[in-house]
Parts: sequence; C-alpha cells; structure tokens
Amino acid sequence: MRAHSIVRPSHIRAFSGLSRSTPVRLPRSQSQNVLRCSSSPIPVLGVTSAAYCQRTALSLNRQWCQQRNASSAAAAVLEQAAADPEALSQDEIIKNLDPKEWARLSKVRNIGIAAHIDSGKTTATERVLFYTGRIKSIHEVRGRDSVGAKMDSMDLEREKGITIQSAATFCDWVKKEDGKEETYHFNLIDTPGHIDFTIEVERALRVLDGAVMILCAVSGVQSQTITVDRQMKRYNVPRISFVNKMDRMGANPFKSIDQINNKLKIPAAAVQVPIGAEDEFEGVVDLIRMKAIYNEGPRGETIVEKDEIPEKVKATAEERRKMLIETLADVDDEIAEIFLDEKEPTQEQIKAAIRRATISLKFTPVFMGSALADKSIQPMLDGVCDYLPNPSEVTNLALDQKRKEAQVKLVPYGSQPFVGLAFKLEESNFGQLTYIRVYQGTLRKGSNVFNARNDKKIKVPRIVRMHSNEMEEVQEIGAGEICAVFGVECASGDTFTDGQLAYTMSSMFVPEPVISLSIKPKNNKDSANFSKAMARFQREDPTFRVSFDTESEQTIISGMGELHLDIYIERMRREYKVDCETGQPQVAYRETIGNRVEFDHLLKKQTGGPGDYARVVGYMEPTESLEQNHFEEQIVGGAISEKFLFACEKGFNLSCEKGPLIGHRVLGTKMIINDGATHMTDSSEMSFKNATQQAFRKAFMDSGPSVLEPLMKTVVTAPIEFQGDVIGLLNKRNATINDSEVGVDEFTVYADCSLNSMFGFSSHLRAATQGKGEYTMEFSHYEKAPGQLQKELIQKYLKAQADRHKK
Ligand SMILES: Nc1nc2c(ncn2[C@@H]2O[C@H](COP(=O)(O)OP(=O)(O)OP(=O)(O)O)[C@@H](O)[C@H]2O)c(=O)[nH]1
Repeated sequence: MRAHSIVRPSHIRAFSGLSRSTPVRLPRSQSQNVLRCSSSPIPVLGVTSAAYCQRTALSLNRQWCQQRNASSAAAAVLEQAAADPEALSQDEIIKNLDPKEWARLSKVRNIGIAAHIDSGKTTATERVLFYTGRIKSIHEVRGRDSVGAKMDSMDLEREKGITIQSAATFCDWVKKEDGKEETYHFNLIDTPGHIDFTIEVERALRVLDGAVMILCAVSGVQSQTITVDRQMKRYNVPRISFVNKMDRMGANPFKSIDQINNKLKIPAAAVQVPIGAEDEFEGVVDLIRMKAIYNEGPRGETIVEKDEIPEKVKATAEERRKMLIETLADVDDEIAEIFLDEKEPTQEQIKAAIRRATISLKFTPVFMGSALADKSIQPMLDGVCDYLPNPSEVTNLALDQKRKEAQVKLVPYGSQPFVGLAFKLEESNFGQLTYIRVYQGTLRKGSNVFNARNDKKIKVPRIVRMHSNEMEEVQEIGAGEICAVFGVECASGDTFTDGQLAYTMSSMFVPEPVISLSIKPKNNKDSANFSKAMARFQREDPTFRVSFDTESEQTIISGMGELHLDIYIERMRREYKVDCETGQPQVAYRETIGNRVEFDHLLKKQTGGPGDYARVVGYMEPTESLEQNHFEEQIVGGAISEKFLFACEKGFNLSCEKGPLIGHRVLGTKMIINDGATHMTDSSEMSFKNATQQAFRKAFMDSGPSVLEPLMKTVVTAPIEFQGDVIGLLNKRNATINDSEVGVDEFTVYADCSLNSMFGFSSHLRAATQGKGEYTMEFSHYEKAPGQLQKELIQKYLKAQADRHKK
C-alpha cells in the first residue's frame, strides 16, 4: 500500500475499487486502520508544516516591520520576498506592506468568460453589465429590437449572432451577504466561442487571473469546451463553472458536472442545485448556506433568499452538499482533516476551502442558471468574488535580461517599477489602441515607458478603460488592472517597463494558420485601401497572415479556417469599401524529407571579375518530430568560417520556406554541415547561401520526400434522427471516426478528417440535417497525404512552373 499522509475518500475508492460517484464516508476507525497499514512516518496532521513555516515567517516579518518606519519596512519585506520567494505569499506581502493597497487589490477581479460556441457567453455578460448598472437595459444576441448585445459591438457580430473579437469592459459588483455589502471591481473580457477566432481566447486568458467557464445544461462539455479547457490549463487560469440554459428541454446540470470530472479531469462539484428545470426552472439552492435563491423583478434584478428549501429538492440538496464536502476533502487538507474527524465543516471553512482549491487549480465549483431567463446570474457573480483570485494571489513571472533571463516574480504593487504586457492591438478612429495588463507599478498618463523588445522610449499620451466600443479616459492605472492606451506603437505580446528594469514576459501561444487563398481588389483604384486593411488586420491578429507569392504574383492570405478568412474579406468590404476577388481556398500543405542523404556540393563560377566559390559537405535527414526544422554545423578545423556558416543557415531557412516539391513550407528536416572549402577571393556570404540552397534542393529531392497534409480534429453534433446521414457524409470524406456519443436528443461524432476533404462540408451538413447540424474543426497534426493526392499536387506545381517559364 502506498503511504499517504492523509487518508482521503479517493484513496479509499482506489483501494476498494469504488467508482468516483460513489459517496464514501470515512469512519475514524477505518482511517486509522489505513494509516496503520501505511509505512509513512508522517503524522496525520504533520502535513501542515509548510503552512506553519509560512505563518512563522509572517509573524517574524510583522515584528520586523513594526520595528522600522513604514518605507524601510516595505523595502525589507520586498527584499525578503525576493531572497526567498517561498517564505511569504505575494498576497501576504502586500497585506503586510500596505493594507490600503491590499484592500484595493483584494477587491479586483480580472476575469474572462470562455466556452463552446453559443453557450450563452454574450447573453450572460449582458446580464452582468445590467445587474452591475453598467448598461440601462438588456438587449439580446440576434434580438428582435435589432440593437444587439453590448459586447457584440461590430455590425457583423450583431448580424451573425456570433462573437468575433473579444471585448473588454469593467464594472462594479456590490456583493450582499448576511446584511454586509462589499464592492468588487471586475475587468471582464467576453471571448468568441468559434475555433477560427481562438487567438482571442488565447490572449485573453494570457492576461486574466480567472475565468468563468460556461456550459450548456443540455450539451454539457462540448468540443470547444475542451479547447478552452486546454487554454485555461496552458496559462494556469483558475475557473468557476456556470451551467447555463437551465430553462432548455433536457437540461441536466449534473451531467455537465460528471463530464467536467471525467472529460476535463478537474474535480468539480455543484455549489447549487436547481429548483425545477426546463420551463419550470425557478431558482437555485445555495448548498453552502442552504438557502433557496430566486430572482424577482421584470429582469430578475431582485434577489430573494429564503431559508425554506422546497420539499422537492431537499433530498438532492442534502446529497449534493455531502458530495461537495467529499470532493473538497479530496483536494483540500483542512477539509480532509475535518472530514476524518467526522465533523461538519462550517460555511466559512467550506468557502475558504473552495477558494484555496480553485485558486490552486485543483477544483472548480459549479453554479447554474439561465442567462436568457434572467435567473441566477447574481450568485455566480458572488462566486467570482468568493472563489476567483485577486491579482495579488496570482504568480506572474518575468525574465530579467540583466540576470541571464533569471525568472523574477512580479509584485502587483503600485510603487514598484512599472511592468506591463501589450496583449491586443486594435485600430480605432483615434489611432492604434493597445490593450495593456499592468502587472507591477502604475501606468500614468504622460509618463515614458520602454518597449523591452527594441528599447524604444514611448510617451503614453492617453489611457482609457474600455467598455466594449466605448471608452473612459483615466489619468493612471494601478497594478493588477487592465487598460488601453493610444499612440503606443508596438506589436502584440510586447513587454513595457519604466526603463529601470530589463524584464520581458512570455507572450501567448499563436497557432499556425491552416488555410489560405489568393486575394486581390476587384478595382485597381482600391489598391491603397486594400494594403491598408491588410496591414491593419495582420497587426491586430497574429493568426491572420499575408504574403506575396512572387511566382504567381498573387497576394495570399492565411488563417484558421474558412469563416476566419470570410470575416476579413467582409470587413474589407464594409470598413474599407474594397470588394475583393478570391481564389479557391488552399490547404497549407507541408513537405518533408524521406531518408538520410549525404551531400558534397561545390558552387564554382568564374565570369570575369570576382567569382563565386563555396563547397558545403554534410547530410540531411528527418528530425525526430515533424514540428520544426533543424540546422547544425559540425565543422572542425575552420573549413568554413563563422560568417559563411551564418550564410549557410540563412540558405537553409530560405529553402525551408519554399520546398522543392510543391513550393510549400518544409517541416521535420535536419541539415548538418560538417565540412567544406572556401576560396581566398571568390567566396562570399552570397555564394555560401546559394550553395546551401542548391545542396538542400538536390539532397531533399534525392531523399524520397513527401507532401504532408493537415489533419483536423472534427466534432459534428446533430439531432439523433440524422445520425446515419452524418456518418455517411464523414465516410465519404475518408474520416477516421474516433468516438461518438448519444445524448437526449442530439448525438456527437468525434473524427479526424483531412482539411482538404472538408471544403464545402458546412453546406453539405446543412442540407443533410435540415440546417440543424453543427461542426467544429481544429488543427490536430500533419500527416503524409495519400499517394494519389501527392502525385496530383506535384504535377500541378510542375505545370504551373512550366507555364511561367513559357511566359
Ligand atoms: N434557452 C436559452 N437560450 C439561451 C440562454 N443563454 C443564451 N441563449 C441563446 O443561445 C444563443 C447563443 O447565445 P450567445 O450569448 O450569443 O452565446 P455565445 O456563447 O456568446 O456565442 P459565441 O460568442 O458566438 O460563441 C442565443 O440565441 C441566445 O439567445 C439560456 O439561458 N437559455
């Protein structure tokens, strides 16, 4: 038996083979038995030793502060924190240093709302803005009043009823509990659900401290839920979950909770249970305080709490409360101890445990309601205050360039030197708008900041807080907040400092585009506007790329999917009045080397004047993974000088940009240069670059190379009666079906499909399912294209080249 310092219900389940959903109560005697069996010398309660150390350090620190005047105490605490980052939590440091600053920070929540398409993110955000007094009335997504939701401010978003760009806003929420009122300040970002706009979720989560993950009460965890889950995990973002659409037929919040546990592998438990469901959904029972909560008033603006829990939900509430405590006992030591002692934790203890476990990414509390029916949104906002971290509870790291990129913790403290990250750029009528998250120090209007990437000094002329497409001018922004600035030239992901610090922060993950098409303006007179639009879209969206193919003399745009590119073409027409002609969408194929091939290539030209001379010797072979290319020199004895080796590497990189087989990028290819020769007068960087490119081309073609195509993780959902038709459609496209699930009235198929076979799929799916089927597609990996397709692509490429030569 494995040694455990504390016996938890999950250990008992593991020993006895019980399933996760089986409730386990641990009698004291049993726990002692298990402990006796354990060979661990750690006493049961000894696990709190780390917390004990922290408390001791804190009290020493307090004494230290008291003995000094405030400012030197502040310096001392910071010094101590820098010397031993584990000694004090950041939150405690700030609480110690400056109770006033801590009081501000402890009431700030930077949160994002992320979910699968159409789960109700925008609808829920609209309620949040209304209940916090930020907007005067509620407008629906695709509503009949043709106003549209506040956060979908683009005309296109309102017409299509989808979110395309993430929108930032801020609001104040007054949390009322047991006669006490506390005001919290929220910076909130509503993100798109569609995979084509995934970069918006990526950059929002990079800078937010917490998230609300919305799920549909009927569909539960869906394909995009899994994607946003991955993104939240990538940036260590704690989350609370909200099961929306409790008013829909077939709503079942407990199915969603099971799926969070099983599919997303995050311990989750309900902190509420519904009172009624579907069209009889009335409100929720708060399982911590055991109170029934209802919404009253025309838009549910009044919260009514009742001690009396309706008879019909009493048993469920009791059972789910037990499950909550048990799940917490699995992830939190303090609750585990109480649980072992067979005591009932107090409300405060449960809340504190949920907060600890959520912030340390071990748990997600699940709320439920209906945004459209104006029910139970306010308790979810209380949950944001109670369980999501304030900026001082989140560890943010930067790399100190002066100390060999050593990692440093950023302290969200106003009087520290300023450090901020530009996470999003947007063109506005007043020039470039740059969204900045301030991690440390204060950003002031008129102050100078330095861009860590190029050391450029920039004056900050205007700072605003964003409210969707409106803005409010402010003089300064404190640590831990989000704002936007005007007139600051930079790229998305740049770090700004006050010039004293040489810190840089890691940027967000940018996925590679998978689809491209040629584009040109219909009228030549629109060329200037066309170029302007291209430059702007590219600056704003790192997943939208523009290139010029010199051979076909065409401008090529690339992006994350057909919808992504369609939206930019449409925006060009509306915002820049440029109508465009586009070619057929093209798949972003790749090329890769076959077997290992040795080369010994000599470039020698004598045409009067200075000649060309370069000899490169080595070999090429596949890399271990298909993800990137690799160049290495293993020259001994200086056969090629360093300067020329740089040129060789440049030649290699250029060759990888445009492969010899079909002119697409090369992947998974390694080149080693281990010998060569130079000439006293005729060798130059140019000759080595060219020689490498020639050697590359020949060796690559001799290796038996192949064309790679992108495979897409595809998820199709449709009403059950169309199951056969949908499977038929996928089979026609040679899809590999990995899994399928049948729900109450819908079914879902998970498949791998080649992107090439999926063009036009949306219209076929629509036709086969009476418009009721939906699908999402996300890049998975590259794989060798079928032989016939490779042949066709190579022939097409050769023919295009021959035609060009004839001209
Ligand atoms: N029945 C029901 N429908 C809802 C509820 N919340 C939202 N909807 C509807 O679901 C649809 C999608 O809502 P949105 O708020 O646009 O969803 P979203 O997640 O922001 O959508 P994207 O950003 O495009 O992914 C709209 O037609 C809403 O009216 C709810 O609680 N109940």
